[in-house]
Amino acid sequence: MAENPAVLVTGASTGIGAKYAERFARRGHDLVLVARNKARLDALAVRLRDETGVAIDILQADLTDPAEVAAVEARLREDERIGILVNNAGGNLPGSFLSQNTDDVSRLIALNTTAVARLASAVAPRFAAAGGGAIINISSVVGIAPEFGMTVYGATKAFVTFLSQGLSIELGPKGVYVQAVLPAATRTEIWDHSGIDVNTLSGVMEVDDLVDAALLGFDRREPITIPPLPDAGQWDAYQEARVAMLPNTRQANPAERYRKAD
Ligand SMILES: NC(=O)C1=CN([C@@H]2O[C@H](COP(=O)(O)OP(=O)(O)OC[C@H]3O[C@@H](n4cnc5c(N)ncnc54)[C@H](OP(=O)(O)O)[C@@H]3O)[C@@H](O)[C@H]2O)C=CC1
Ligand SMILES: CC(=O)[C@H](N)C(=O)O
Repeated sequence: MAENPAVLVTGASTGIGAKYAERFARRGHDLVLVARNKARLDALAVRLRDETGVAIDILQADLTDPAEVAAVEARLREDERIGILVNNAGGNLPGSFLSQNTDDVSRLIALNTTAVARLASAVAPRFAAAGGGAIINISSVVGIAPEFGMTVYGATKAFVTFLSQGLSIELGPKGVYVQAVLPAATRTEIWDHSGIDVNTLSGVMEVDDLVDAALLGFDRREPITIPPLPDAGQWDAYQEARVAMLPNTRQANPAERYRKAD
């Protein structure tokens, strides 16, 4: 694995993905930029080539389309220069579960979960064989908060966090670093597609601050990075409570409260 490998960023046409592309370009990494909007990708590539001199390829793909996601998978499998995958592309839906259209729900799940897992699956064997490489998965704090009322979106992000934690356990010993990033509200266009005016929210992070913090976590090889969380000990306590419960789930008999009263 090269010391400064190429980085493939999904959802690079705007928002968090575009900022990752910029930051990695400034670190001297060549890029492969993936999204649907080719005009935006072209404009970003022209600017970053000009400003940094790195080589940039563009892969136009709708990651909800199986044939188009397969083309990105092939690139990840075959292009040995790529040593970092940023699984960032994602979306949200406006409204409550009852108001959301079933096909839209299915498309959101395809983008936020299936594509993320497929791309990780495509690249992981090559990374593991090389004993290096990194996968950055952009999750969300909404994935631990069913109370926030974004049920399908949050469920997809719970998947991304779990996938990342599991991959970290499986691939870490093979030299592959896996990071889940859990932003909270960050000022990007996603809010326009979520039916929420971001200007009505408090505590909104700017995208530069979010990505710079996430990259500090990356440099420190954190498995989970939650840029807005002031006390990292709260996440650690949450994980410790979960892990402490696990041995108790292995029982031959149902718990006392589920036994029929005679
Ligand atoms: N902003 C926030 O508050 C938070 C965001 N996140 C997560 O961060 C990630 C990036 O979101 P953010 O930058 O905010 O959102 P934006 O809406 O600004 O950007 C989303 C990116 O994903 C791409 N994308 C969307 N649909 C598809 C598709 N079908 N195929 C390929 N690419 C697609 C878009 O490009 P194009 O339209 O050109 O295809 C765009 O580049 C997401 O996973 C999101 O869930 C997590 C927590 C908070
Ligand atoms: C709900 C959202 O759209 C937001 N991206 C978030 O994850 O907080």
